[in-house]
Amino acid sequence: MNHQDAAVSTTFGQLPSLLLTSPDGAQASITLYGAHLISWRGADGRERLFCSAKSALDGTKAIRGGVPVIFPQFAERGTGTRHGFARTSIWRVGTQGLEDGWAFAVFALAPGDLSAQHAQAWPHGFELRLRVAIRANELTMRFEVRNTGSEAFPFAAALHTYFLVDDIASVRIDGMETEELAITGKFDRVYDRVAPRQALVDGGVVLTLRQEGFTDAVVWNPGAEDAASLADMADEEYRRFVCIEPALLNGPALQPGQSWTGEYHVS
Ligand SMILES: O=P(O)(O)OC[C@H]1O[C@@H](O)[C@H](O)[C@@H](O)[C@@H]1O
Repeated sequence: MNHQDAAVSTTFGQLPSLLLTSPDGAQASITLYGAHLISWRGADGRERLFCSAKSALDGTKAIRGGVPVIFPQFAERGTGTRHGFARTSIWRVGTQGLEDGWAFAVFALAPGDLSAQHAQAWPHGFELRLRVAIRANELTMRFEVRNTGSEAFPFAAALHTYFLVDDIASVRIDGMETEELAITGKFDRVYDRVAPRQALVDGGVVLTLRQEGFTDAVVWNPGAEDAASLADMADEEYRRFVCIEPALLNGPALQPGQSWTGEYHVS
């Protein structure tokens, strides 16, 4: 396989995207809209990410599934766009190819890529980079925020990962709380200062989750009640995913010329 085969331009729904394929057969699709990892199959062929059958895939609305990139605001913790503008902006594709058996691609976003409305609402000099890499049954995402302006800015960031599960009722999460965590109904909890390693147990399937730089985490499932009110989610789909989101929610302001990096490793 040469470098060109490792990353192929294609479409996902109606969205321009990149299809990554590693030499050992792992695959990932990332839409330029949001630099949104929307599908990840390990070399074993198993899809790890949930995407709603009712999700918009035309750039009119944030994608319901995969890994939305949350920046510069988490949820409604601020006066800006809910969960920030990164998930609904069109990113540029940077370097891509193969490295030590990993297929990777880097995506970038800067003020010049934003809609006039977003650029006006968040008038800071910044550059975001998201590097997605896959190999075997492993995924690494590295998210970097750089302050290219002349004033410090505060920000929040998260990788809002929708893990595909067999049945939410049998999911267990280790490492988030002192006791093993089970999800029984609507669940929306923010964990400040989490242990950097967790496990997602879904029946016989176990995923190891490791975060660096991201000090916090969020676990979310809408349950039957809230799923019914989400226009872009079918009523029963809440059973098929859990969101485990490495996050930086209360980080210090980023000084001019400085950068912050968060990583998420799933295997
Ligand atoms: O519907 P959105 O904007 O994608 O948000 C989904 C959920 O995202 C989670 O991260 C939040 O903790 C929830 O409160 C929120 O409902």
